[in-house]
Formats: sequence, structure tokens, C-alpha cells
Amino acid sequence: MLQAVDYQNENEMKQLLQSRSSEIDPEIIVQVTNIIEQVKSEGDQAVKKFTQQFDSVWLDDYIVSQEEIDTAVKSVDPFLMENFREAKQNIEKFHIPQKAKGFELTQEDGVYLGQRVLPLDKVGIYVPGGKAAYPSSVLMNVIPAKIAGVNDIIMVTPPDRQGQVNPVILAAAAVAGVDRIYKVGGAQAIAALAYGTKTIPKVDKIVGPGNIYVSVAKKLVFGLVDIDMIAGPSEILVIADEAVEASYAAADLLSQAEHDPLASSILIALSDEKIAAVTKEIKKQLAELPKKEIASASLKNYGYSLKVSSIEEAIEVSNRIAPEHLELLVNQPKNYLPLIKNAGSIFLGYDSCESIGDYFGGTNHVLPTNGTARFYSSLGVESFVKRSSYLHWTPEALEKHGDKIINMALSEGLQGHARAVEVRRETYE
Ligand SMILES: NC(=O)c1ccc[n+]([C@@H]2O[C@H](COP(=O)([O-])OP(=O)(O)OC[C@H]3O[C@@H](n4cnc5c(N)ncnc54)[C@H](O)[C@@H]3O)[C@@H](O)[C@H]2O)c1
Ligand SMILES: N[C@H](CO)Cc1c[nH]c[nH+]1
Ligand SMILES: [Zn+2]
Repeated sequence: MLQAVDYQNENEMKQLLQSRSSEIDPEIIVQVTNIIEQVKSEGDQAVKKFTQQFDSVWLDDYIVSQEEIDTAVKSVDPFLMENFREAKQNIEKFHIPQKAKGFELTQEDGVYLGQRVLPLDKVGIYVPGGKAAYPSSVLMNVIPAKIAGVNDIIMVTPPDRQGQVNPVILAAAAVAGVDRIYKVGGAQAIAALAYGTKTIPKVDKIVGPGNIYVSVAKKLVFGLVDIDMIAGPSEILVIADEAVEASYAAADLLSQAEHDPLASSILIALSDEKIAAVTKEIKKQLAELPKKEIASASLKNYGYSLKVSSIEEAIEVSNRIAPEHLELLVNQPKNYLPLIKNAGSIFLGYDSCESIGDYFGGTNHVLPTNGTARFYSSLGVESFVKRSSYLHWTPEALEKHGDKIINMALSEGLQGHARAVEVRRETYE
């Protein structure tokens, strides 16, 4: 159920670290490139053609109307609508302080220079269709964009065979404040957002998870537009001390395993007894899960247990793995926070299960996976802004420092750069 790994054995650790990184099938790259090229040249016609081919529905008009949104909102359980609104408030509270401010420096001789922080104008949000519709992901993607001040938030999501979008997704989009919604999914949706069609505007950045066709398309259009990250299957690493209830650790490991057969769940504990108790609990709880086939496939392939001799050692191992979610189910968890270097989001203490962060706590659940927490951060307000710098110089400053600029330009053989300073200085008398 959980494969035991000896973390002091370099080969076993290496295998654990590499176990899910896989090459992309070249045939998929060719197929997605072809879809992108056709959307680029044929626009809406190609979008409709691919929607018919892959989603089995022809749509003359693929804009979601206000009426469809209103009907969806009315159809959703009022308590769930309340939950969305309260979650929104919590997500806003956490994300508002992320707003970066610009600055300006004033120097001698009337020189000033500064940096502005500007929101992106248009952002495309991909919301997966398929079996698992996550309205919580709509909130997590849209709310930071709103706080950043993005002008136009455009959501794309595949239609079902009747040409409809899941009402819960539309309701979450209404709560979050999406500006427009289109019924299109897959690589054709990404291409439409990157190049624009008569119906869909070209955006500056595309965010949101999706299947392999969506991920490959995002990689291929990166550069023409920005993208957030390639969010892979979910991961959780639980560090359990001797005091934690085995049922807590087991439930939390299963909570991510139920997402995907490729999800990864790792338990690090201080004794064989604790590992055995958690494993026993996993078996018990698994039997009661509706998604038991997915969870057990995930645990079979990517479920691991490691025994260490201290919490500090557990954190060292976790830093090497750089998990998407790290739970510290230990006494006095905050004492260990300074030791954690690589983790997408950290959950501190026995009562802080990861699902709080998935839905309601306020932190973002769009997080780096597959070891990329070493260098990527979670989605946030900063994902939806850009920085722009400015500078003002005066004749006094150029008189004083012009020689240095000329000298540096000439050292690079760039006469033209030097000249731009010289022509000005020649006019100062
Ligand atoms: N990290 C997260 O927060 C998070 C949240 C939700 C979902 N996900 C992931 O997103 C993915 C959702 O996948 P999905 O398939 O259910 O929905 P999706 O919306 O990503 O993909 C559906 C689209 O794929 C396209 N497609 C399907 N088969 C194709 C084919 N053979 N060739 C070309 N295009 C094809 C279709 O156009 C269809 O509209 C899953 O991998 C899931 O784990 C991640
Ligand atoms: N845990 C997922 C990200 O890894 C996000 C999610 C959405 N709904 C439930 N969970
Ligand atoms: Zn989750």
C-alpha cells in the first residue's frame, strides 16, 4: 500500500524523486501543434470543428449567455452558494496583502527613478471539464486576478455533449466575478486565447490546470503569451509525530490520492509502529471512499513511507522532495517552519488538514508540483501583474556622469550608445 523507502539509500531516494517525471509523447506534441496552427489560421471555424471532434457537440455560438449564468446560480444549493461567498472572502483576505507597491527613488541633480506595478489587461482562465469539475479552482484562479486589477477575465471550459457547462462552475464564476465565459476546451481553447478569434479575444496570460492536451498547448504558446505553470497531479507529504492520530494522517494522504491515479502521497514518521497504524487506517478508510479505485491506484504506484529518527530529519528529506502540500502533524509545528525550504503550501498542526486550503482557509490551492516548489510559488496576485521601470535624468547629472556611460558603451564597441550621451552634452554650455 505504501512502499517503504530508505531515505539514506541514495538510489531509493533517486527513484522516489524521479518516479513521476515522464517525457511527453511526441505524437501528442504533433497533434497539439496541428490544432494550434488550425485555430491560428481558421479561427472560430477550427474551434467549432475541434469541439465537435473532441467534445461531440457542434455549437454555432459558444459564448455562455447571462441567462445561462443566472439559471445556473438559481439551480445551485443555496448553502453551497453561501460557502462559495464565504470562501471568497477568506481568499480575498489572504491575497490582498500580496499586492505589491511600486516605489520611486529621488537622487541628487534632480534625478528620479522608480518602478510601477501594473495589472495584466486580459487573462484567460482554463477550467477543466471532464469528470472532476472543481468550482474551488475557479475561485482560486479568478480572485487573485481580480485583486491584481486585471481588466478582462475570460474563462474557457469544455461543453458537455448537450453543449452545456456544469452549473456549479458557472455559479462559482459568477461569485468570483468572471467577465466572459466560452464553451471551449482542450488545446483549441488555449490556441484561441493565445491568438484570438472573432469570438475570443487574445489574452496576455493563460492560467489554470488541464489534461495533457491543455498542458502541451500551454507550453507551446508560452512566449506569445505568459502562462502560470504546468500543474501536474496532486501531491501530499505528511510528517507525523508519535502523538498524532493515525486516522488523521491516513485521511489526509487519501484526500490527495483520490484526485488522480498519478497523485502522490508520502508519509514520513518516526517509528515502524506509526507507519503500520497509518497504513491500517488507510485500508479501512479507503474501503469507504467513492473514488477508491483512483485512490488505490495512486497509492499503489506513488504511495511511499519513510522512517526517520527526528522531525528535523523528516524536514530535510521533505526539502529534497519539495512537495506541493506539506503537512506537519507534529507538536509545536511552528517551531519547525524556519527549517522548511521547499514546499508549495504548508499545513501546521494536527487540526490543519490540507482540504482546508483546497476550499476555504484562504491560501491558494494552485501550487507547484513534481519538485518545482524548489523554484516556483503558488498562484497569487503577483501572477497577474508586471513591473515597469522609469527614470528621469537632467543636464547636471549627464555632465557629472556622462563620461562613465560613454566609457562603458565604448568598452562594448557601441558607438551609437556613446553618441546619445555626447550629442546632449555638446548642447550644454
Ligand atoms: N491541479 C489542479 O488544481 C487541478 C484541478 C482540476 C483538474 N486538474 C487536472 O486537470 C485534468 C482535467 O482533465 P479532463 O480531461 O477531465 O478535462 P480538460 O478540460 O483538461 O480536457 C478536456 C478537453 O480535452 C480535449 N481532448 C480530449 N481528448 C482529446 C484528444 N484525444 N485529442 C485532443 N484533445 C482532446 C477536448 O477538447 C476536451 O475539451 C486532469 O488531469 C486533472 O487532474 C487539476
Ligand atoms: N488539491 C488540489 C490541488 O492539488 C486542488 C483541489 C480542488 N478541489 C479539491 N482539491
Ligand atoms: Zn485537493
